[in-house]
Amino acid sequence: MALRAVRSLAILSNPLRTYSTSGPLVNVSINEKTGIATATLQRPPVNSLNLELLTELCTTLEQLEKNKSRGLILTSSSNTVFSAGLDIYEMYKPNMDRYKQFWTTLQQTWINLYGSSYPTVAVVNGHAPAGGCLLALSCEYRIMLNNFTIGLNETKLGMIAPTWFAASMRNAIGTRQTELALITGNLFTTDEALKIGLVDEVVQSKNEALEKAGKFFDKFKRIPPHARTMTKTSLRGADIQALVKSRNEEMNKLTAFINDPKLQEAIGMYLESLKQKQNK
Ligand SMILES: CCCC/C=C/CC(=O)SCCNC(=O)CCNC(=O)[C@H](O)C(C)(C)COP(=O)(O)OP(=O)(O)OC[C@H]1O[C@@H](n2cnc3c(N)ncnc32)[C@H](O)[C@@H]1OP(=O)(O)O
Repeated sequence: MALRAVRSLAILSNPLRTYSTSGPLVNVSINEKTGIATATLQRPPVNSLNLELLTELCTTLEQLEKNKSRGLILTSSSNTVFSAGLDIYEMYKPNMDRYKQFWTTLQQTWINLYGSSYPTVAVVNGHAPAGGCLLALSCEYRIMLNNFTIGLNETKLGMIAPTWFAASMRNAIGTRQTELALITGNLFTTDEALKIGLVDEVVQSKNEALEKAGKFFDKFKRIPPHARTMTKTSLRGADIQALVKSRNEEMNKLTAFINDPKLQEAIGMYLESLKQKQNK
């Protein structure tokens, strides 16, 4: 795995080549004509975000930044799930060293994606609960296929969405809608999500989504990149700085929280309910 990762990075760091690198969990291809990268999450069955997937995604984002990428489309190799959010097994009876690494990598992935200097589009081609919704919200533009659900449903699991999850949603749909969405843990249908501005466009197919994504990137052809980036930073920078300042404190609080026997019981029951669903 280490060898493959090194190969991917070597290819990514040569800006003149046609890129197509396949990490085991994130496939990255770069369109030679447009310079736009497509990162496809490929961890079946549901792209749940475990330490390995997050590490690969985080590294990909760092490389794109370093190589002054023209833009990123984030999508999924599944036809039904964009991402099921955090891998619940990372939070269930966790090994604390791994858990700390997992959470630190999640924080850094968000910082890299939410604060990227290049434009970002999420092609949400399946369900996007919790951490899946966070990834989509971290992009600048969301194009979602019909008949799926999206939202921050943490309260339904007995958990609390961290402040930076909430900030990402608040910046997209406003404080009132965010409060309602978070306290109820609501998962919105695609049409509901469009109505409240949680997604920007609804489409019928992934091809249509990719076409619309291209149109979004076209908007920046005549805009000086530094003006674009500085504007984005002026809108998102404070929330990113808030996490940078509090990341250790958050880690300490979460360490206590995750070891609460009541929470562990709730997570165990939730995992069981997911399995039961399959047996129906
Ligand atoms: C400490 C504070 C942190 C607070 C922040 C939390 C953020 C999070 O992201 S928590 C994770 C929340 N995620 C969810 O609630 C999603 C749960 N999953 C689903 O609702 C569905 O799986 C789906 C709608 C995404 C897809 O449904 P589908 O019918 O296609 O697949 P399933 O049969 O339900 O699942 C297949 C398989 O995958 C396992 N699985 C599903 N989600 C997760 C997950 N998030 N982590 C780990 N594993 C997951 C599911 O149990 C099935 O496994 P088995 O085949 O072994 O039964």
